[in-house]
Amino acid sequence: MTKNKAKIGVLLVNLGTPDSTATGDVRKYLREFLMDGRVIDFPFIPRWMLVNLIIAPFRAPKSAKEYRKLWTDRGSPLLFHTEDLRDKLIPKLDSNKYIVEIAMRYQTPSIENGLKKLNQANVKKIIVIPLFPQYASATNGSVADRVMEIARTWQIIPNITFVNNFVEHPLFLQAWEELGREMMAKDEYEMYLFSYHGLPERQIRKGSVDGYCQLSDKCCGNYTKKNQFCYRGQCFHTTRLLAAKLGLPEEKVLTCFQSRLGKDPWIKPYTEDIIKELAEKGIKKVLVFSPAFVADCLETTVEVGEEYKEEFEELGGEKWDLVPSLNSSDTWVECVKDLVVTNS
Ligand SMILES: C=CC1=C(C)c2cc3[nH]c(cc4nc(cc5[nH]c(cc1n2)c(C)c5CCC(=O)O)C(CCC(=O)O)=C4C)c(C)c3C=C
Ligand SMILES: [Fe+2]
Ligand SMILES: [Fe+2]
Repeated sequence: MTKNKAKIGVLLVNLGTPDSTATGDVRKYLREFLMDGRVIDFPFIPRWMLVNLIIAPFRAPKSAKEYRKLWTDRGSPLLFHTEDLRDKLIPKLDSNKYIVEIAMRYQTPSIENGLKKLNQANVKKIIVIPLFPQYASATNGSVADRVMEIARTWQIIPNITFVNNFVEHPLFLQAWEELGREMMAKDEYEMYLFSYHGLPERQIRKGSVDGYCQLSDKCCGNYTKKNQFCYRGQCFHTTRLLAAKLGLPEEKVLTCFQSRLGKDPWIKPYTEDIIKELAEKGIKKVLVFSPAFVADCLETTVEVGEEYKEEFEELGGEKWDLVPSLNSSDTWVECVKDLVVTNS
């Protein structure tokens, strides 16, 4: 490749995080995030009322307290791990061929800025990699929406490719396997929990092809052409693939969904309910994977690593360990490199 040739732009996008733990910044973040019609999929006026009159005022101070538990000298883990991932990825790619930027769907650094930098570099193609292993309208769909909202204002729109999901990518699975094995070498566990971010059931039904997905074991329990984009189906599929790689017996593996917001039904089983069931059965030692996230964040470190742990221990559990996220592990960096190269 000669130096005059146009490059390929790569945009790695994660969810986003507040700029600081100040309640005002957390409120600003929650407002932007939850006013996204793909996240709270209500019509504008009810969504506006819910977010601005209920969630933002009441949740922001509580969330800010949680973010203070998470924050480090480098700020939010979600952001600095994404920066580290970029910094480890760049030297692995041909600098004459690729230019890499990171962005957050909400707050900073913005998708708008990332795309602006790629556009100014006159790239011939943009590969957008939403850093969400399983497809959901609320995440990958929203990233695609925002990218297109910006690109449609350009006179020239280069080729744009979106990575839809990467649950089956061998290096994604290997990266989790390595982290899991490291934990399993230190201790023995009676149960292995795979806790994914939840979603309102309604959002799964909206994406269901020919009404195929009824949120039952029959549909989400199998991964087929019909439910290839079903988030719940992809989560169960991820668990099956990881459990097989780790050699875990079926009866010791559970999939569950965390972080329910509001009163509407979210996809089940809820992690909170599973914790109670495990305690009732006298299970004492649990290892938890959170493979809907590729970086440590509020949902993993605080919710799973602290709050669920406390609940489990209060109910008589003795050991609740969380497998750290992929962050910028070598195998995960190789996985992202491969996603770039195979989509080029
Ligand atoms: C209706 C609300 C929400 C939907 C739908 C939703 C989907 C969803 N989110 C993630 C990943 C992350 N979410 C995070 C935080 C977070 N999520 C919601 C709500 C919904 N998420 C809220 C209100 C919050 C903020 C924290 C809180 O107040 O509880 C994070 C952590 C960000 C961080 O800064 O650390 C991630 C990551 C996925 C993958 C997903 C759909 C599959
Ligand atoms: Fe979320
Ligand atoms: Fe399904």
